[in-house]
Amino acid sequence: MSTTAMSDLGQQGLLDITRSLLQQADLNGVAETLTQRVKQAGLAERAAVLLWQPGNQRVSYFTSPAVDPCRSGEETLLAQGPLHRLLSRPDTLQCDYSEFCASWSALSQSPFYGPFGRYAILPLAQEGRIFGGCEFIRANQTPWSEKELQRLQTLAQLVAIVAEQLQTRLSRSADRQQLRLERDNFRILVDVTNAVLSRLDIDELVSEVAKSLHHHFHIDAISVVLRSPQPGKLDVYTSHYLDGDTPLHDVAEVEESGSLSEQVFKHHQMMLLTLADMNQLAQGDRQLFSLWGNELQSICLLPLMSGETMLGVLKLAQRNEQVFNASNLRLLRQIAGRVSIAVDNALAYQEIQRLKERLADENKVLTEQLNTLDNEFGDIIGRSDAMLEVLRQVEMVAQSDSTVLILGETGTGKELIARAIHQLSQRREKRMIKMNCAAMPAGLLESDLFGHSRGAFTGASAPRTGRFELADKSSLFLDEVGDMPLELQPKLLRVLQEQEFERLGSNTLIRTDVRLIAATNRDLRQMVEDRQFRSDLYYRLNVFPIQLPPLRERPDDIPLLAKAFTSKIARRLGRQIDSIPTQALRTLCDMPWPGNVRELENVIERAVLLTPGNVLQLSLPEWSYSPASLPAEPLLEGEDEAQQIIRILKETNGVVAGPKGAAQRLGLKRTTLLSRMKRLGIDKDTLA
Ligand SMILES: Nc1ncnc2c1ncn2[C@@H]1O[C@H](COP(=O)(O)OP(=O)(O)OP(=O)(O)O)[C@@H](O)[C@H]1O
Repeated sequence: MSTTAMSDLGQQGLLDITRSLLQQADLNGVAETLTQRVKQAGLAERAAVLLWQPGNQRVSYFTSPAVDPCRSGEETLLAQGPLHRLLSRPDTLQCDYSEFCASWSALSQSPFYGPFGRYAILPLAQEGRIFGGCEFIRANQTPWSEKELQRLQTLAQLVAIVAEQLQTRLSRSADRQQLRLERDNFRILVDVTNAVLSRLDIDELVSEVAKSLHHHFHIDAISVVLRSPQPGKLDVYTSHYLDGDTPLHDVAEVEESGSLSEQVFKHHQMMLLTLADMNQLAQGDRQLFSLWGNELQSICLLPLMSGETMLGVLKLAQRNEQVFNASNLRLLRQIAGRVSIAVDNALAYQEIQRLKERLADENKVLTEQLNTLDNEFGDIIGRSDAMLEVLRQVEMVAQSDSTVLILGETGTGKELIARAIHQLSQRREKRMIKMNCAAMPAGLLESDLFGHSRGAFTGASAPRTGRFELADKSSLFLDEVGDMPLELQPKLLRVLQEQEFERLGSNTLIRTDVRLIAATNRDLRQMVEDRQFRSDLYYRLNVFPIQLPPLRERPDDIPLLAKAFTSKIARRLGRQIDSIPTQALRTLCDMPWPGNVRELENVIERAVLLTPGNVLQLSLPEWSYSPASLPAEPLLEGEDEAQQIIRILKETNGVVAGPKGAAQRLGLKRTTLLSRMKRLGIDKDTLA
């Protein structure tokens, strides 16, 4: 070793070295300065600084000229090298080339360690913690003397201080850079979020996303890909920044099959690809970028997810592939998260709009239906509470297939209600079939209801379709069901329960889908008690009873009905009647109306016919009768009350009300007579 070289590491030399080491910007510079100095001092030909990376068990290597151990993949090899031994035994380690090769044969193959004479590595430590090593390589094989080793140790201590300082400085600056990057990214994220979150229209949303992405990343073509309502198709909304900042917007529908987006939809993973040639893309993708010729170099596809649901794909294409670096991709992923929320919102909004429109349509249809309903109800006049309650029940039951039993006195509008139920039901497309059970003898009624085969009975020369068959998929209105003969009742019950029956004279079962609406003015419950009506049929019919109030219990409806009948009848008769005197209306409201609405209608018709002018006149003598004003007929000898009522009813042909009715002759109010008849079990309809 030369004296100059030795003096280089004297007091002054040390100061110089320290100064020049401290001036270095990085550890490669430190390694270079160190190499120069040890060379000058004749201590070694090469020096290197090794730093232990405890986090990932690797070693960073700094030497001159600089090599990148990351690139050659030697960081891990180095971690198994001499520094590793130093960590467990922090003494200077020195050896010759053959010993080195024997201990670290893999490492000896690396470009760092060509054949050399002598090798030494000294620990770099701070406060007792070894964080690296300082390596010296000598071309000749002469071992370092004790003194030389002391100098190397001094150098290593200096390097440790400088390295520590540099590391702190570097990490501070890296932290600062990281912070700056994070702040910038955060700003971009906020910017994109603000731009997109309030957009509820997909077109607008994509334009805003594109504007932001183009502004911050200079991305050339930005698309949002969504599944089309058309199966197998994708809707692609794209902004192309061909020239400057004014984009060209484009919406296209492409095949999903074979497209890049299909992959993303399938795997929910980001895709990044470099394009050598546009022709490598599927037709749909090519078509989307046809504006660009072969200019686009890379495409990045990011899944747009809402939780586990795949909403679409954010597709970015770029002429310059640099943009999709790791740091940008990280940010773009976060941006895709924000865009997903916005897309989710926009889709939800679209769905709400669609539902709103559907609701509006449904509303329209419902209003139409309501109008029809009003028309159905239009025939039904009545705004009294009792009538409104009936209409409410009608509406409630109409849509179901339940059997309905309409109860009420004669002429209260039972058939009208039955028609309204049918009209409001799903079965309205088909005509309602009507059958009056009181209208024909039992035998005929049976064949009328269930049909018969040819020759089923004398005179059945041709087969006949019964009303139950005719009413298939429609409603059957059984009027006066209380008059259904007892022997027919089981058959009716069976068809109601099983929806199947046989024609008379046939064994073939016929299935039918009939909704039954029955009506009666008789007290079915009483009839059941009197064994005139089967209880099982009664309960089967009484699923949803609707009780029609008699007209006298809803006098509020009388003026309405009177006016409506007057104008309807006047129109029909080609008459002009403008008004009904208040007194006439009052009289009408005070009447007992045994025949209910039908009777009122008849009275009005008569009045219209007899009115000479255009003010309705109710001048019929029977209106002025007062039931109490006539003396009651006396009982005949030996006759009791029931017998008298039966006799008079027979004489009046069953007519109860009116000037010639039984009530008048008995000096009773009609209602009193009716309840008395009920009490005595007298049924005028069964009187021959
Ligand atoms: N609320 C009403 N509004 C308008 N017209 C009515 C109303 N109620 C009954 N009518 C009319 O009164 C007449 C009798 O009605 P409907 O035949 O429906 O009564 P019903 O109770 O079935 O009679 P019945 O007991 O004799 O079978 C019909 O002309 C009908 O149009």
